[in-house]
Amino acid sequence: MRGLTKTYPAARGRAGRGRNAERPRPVRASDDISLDVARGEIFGLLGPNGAGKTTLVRQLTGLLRPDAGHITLLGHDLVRHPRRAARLLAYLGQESTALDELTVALAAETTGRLRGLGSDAARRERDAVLDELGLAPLAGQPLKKLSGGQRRLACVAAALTGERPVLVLDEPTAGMDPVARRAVWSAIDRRRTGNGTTVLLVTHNVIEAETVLDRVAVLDSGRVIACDTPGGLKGMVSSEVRLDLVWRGEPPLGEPEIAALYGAATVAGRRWTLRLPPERARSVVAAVTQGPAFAALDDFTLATPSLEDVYLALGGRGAGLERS
Ligand SMILES: Nc1ncnc2c1ncn2[C@@H]1O[C@H](COP(=O)(O)OP(=O)(O)OP(=O)(O)O)[C@@H](O)[C@H]1O
Repeated sequence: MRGLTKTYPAARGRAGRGRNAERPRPVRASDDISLDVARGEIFGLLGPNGAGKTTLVRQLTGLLRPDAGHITLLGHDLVRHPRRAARLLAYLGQESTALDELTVALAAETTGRLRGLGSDAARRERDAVLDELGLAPLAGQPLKKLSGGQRRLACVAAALTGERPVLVLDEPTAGMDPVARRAVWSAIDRRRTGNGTTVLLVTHNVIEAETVLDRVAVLDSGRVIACDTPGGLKGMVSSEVRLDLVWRGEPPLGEPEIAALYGAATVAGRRWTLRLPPERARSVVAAVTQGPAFAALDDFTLATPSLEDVYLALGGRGAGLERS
């Protein structure tokens, strides 16, 4: 992507609803975005609600025309030839109401047929994908009768039937339980490892971003404010580590080492939070895990900076990020 720019016009009625609504203004949802995604990479777009993630992927999938800029996917100019996107990538949007009337099995099979599979191949792939995602018991259910998480999983199954070299997934695991989430990540990882599939993933879940992504672009107000590996992003922000100490009751301030920490800690009830250079954190951990201090300690955690810390340090609005 090079210089991608998209401004939504100040449509009448859109922001004008409600008594306290502000006057509608145009929204620059993509503001000169340039990014390279390598083949076989799991690349993430992270950012709070309204940052411009969906707008960006809709341009990549040929569903929304940029005002300016270029998109080249596997050698194809997608701004000039947006219809080619359908042959190159599988897109899982935020809402997939188009499949609602179909059963889980038919949603996957039909998607396979639409992607050019013959009827036998489509049925074979459908069965394999439903098994892979643990959906076989729901195969005969219409999507509209499923729970939110089950419906999302069925949409992932459809997206994975009739293989494409690129997967573009907008919040694929939203609303799923941990078992379903793991099934989705294994299925994606299998395609990357086995077929070299490239994955572009939208998320505002920082935990997911840290564990599954090779690289992350952090978006805010339509701009890329950082782009690196999760580790690289975290390294940019701070070399300190965070130590949380939770005391059973009163902290043992009679211990000189503990008394010395008190001044440096952010205290919230029984919890002390310290940001320390790694060497210092090691010696503090050694001190608090023996003698009277250890007896008074309920719990402790030592953590490197999270993507959330990165995000806040880069000026993003952290309130929109999920942490579970
Ligand atoms: N069709 C539209 N018309 C006008 N403005 C829009 C339209 N779609 C999105 N926007 C605005 O563009 C900005 C970016 O929206 P977008 O949906 O791309 O954000 P997002 O990062 O995907 O958010 P979320 O995490 O909530 O899905 C927001 O300010 C939004 O209000």
